[in-house]
Amino acid sequence: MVLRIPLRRSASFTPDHRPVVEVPSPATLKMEANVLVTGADRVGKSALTVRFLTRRFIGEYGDIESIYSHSLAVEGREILFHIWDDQTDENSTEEKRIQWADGFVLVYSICDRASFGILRSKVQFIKATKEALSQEKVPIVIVGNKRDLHHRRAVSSEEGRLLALSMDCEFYEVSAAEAYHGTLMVFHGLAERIREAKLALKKGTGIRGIVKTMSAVFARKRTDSL
Ligand SMILES: Nc1nc2c(ncn2[C@@H]2O[C@H](COP(=O)(O)OP(=O)(O)OP(=O)(O)O)[C@@H](O)[C@H]2O)c(=O)[nH]1
Repeated sequence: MVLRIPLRRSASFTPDHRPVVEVPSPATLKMEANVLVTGADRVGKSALTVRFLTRRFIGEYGDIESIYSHSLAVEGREILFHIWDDQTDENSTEEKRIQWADGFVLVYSICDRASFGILRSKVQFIKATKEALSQEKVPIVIVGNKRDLHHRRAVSSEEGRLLALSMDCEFYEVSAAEAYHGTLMVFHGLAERIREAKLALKKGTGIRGIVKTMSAVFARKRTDSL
């Protein structure tokens, strides 16, 4: 099943899993945020995405791919998320998907140590790609999913928290299967980080712009006086 929903629409699903598309009123929109949900295979990327979009856990997700949009009020501010549930896609490289995103949800399964093991290099790659675009603050949330399977736990909460702390990321442990609230907190937390990063970028551009203008004025004055 491949669901494709056009950008700038907010999506939810009918009980028989068909997408319902509704357009949010432009007057209420304050911020848009592109989010890439990524991580190893079978960790619950689609489960988290669909939980956030529909509040529901379906169980099996097939080939859900494409970008889904969903608006949410965070602290009185309406945020329109465009969420890319990361799959191998021959039409775009990982680098392109990183460039597109304003924020990242990096998912591992608490029962799968290998899925946790790849995260450090993934964070480093994302940061290096964004730094090449002069973006210093990169909003990243690390999510340990499948918390309900505690009898099969292979990664402790402490390890997840320490990794996030050492990489300047936010950390959550959730169960997409069990509850909506944890998933909601993930997107809330990310939205805050994206807002801060956008503000920092704006301020940086502002200062850089002033410095550029002043340099140009002084350069002109120097050539005039020669
Ligand atoms: N017990 C439990 N199972 C989960 C949870 N989240 C996802 N699953 C199951 O894990 C399997 C993989 O979930 P997906 O959401 O398809 O994972 P994915 O990372 O999108 O998978 P790929 O796109 O195939 O890499 C499915 O059988 C889900 O039902 C969870 O929180 N708890």
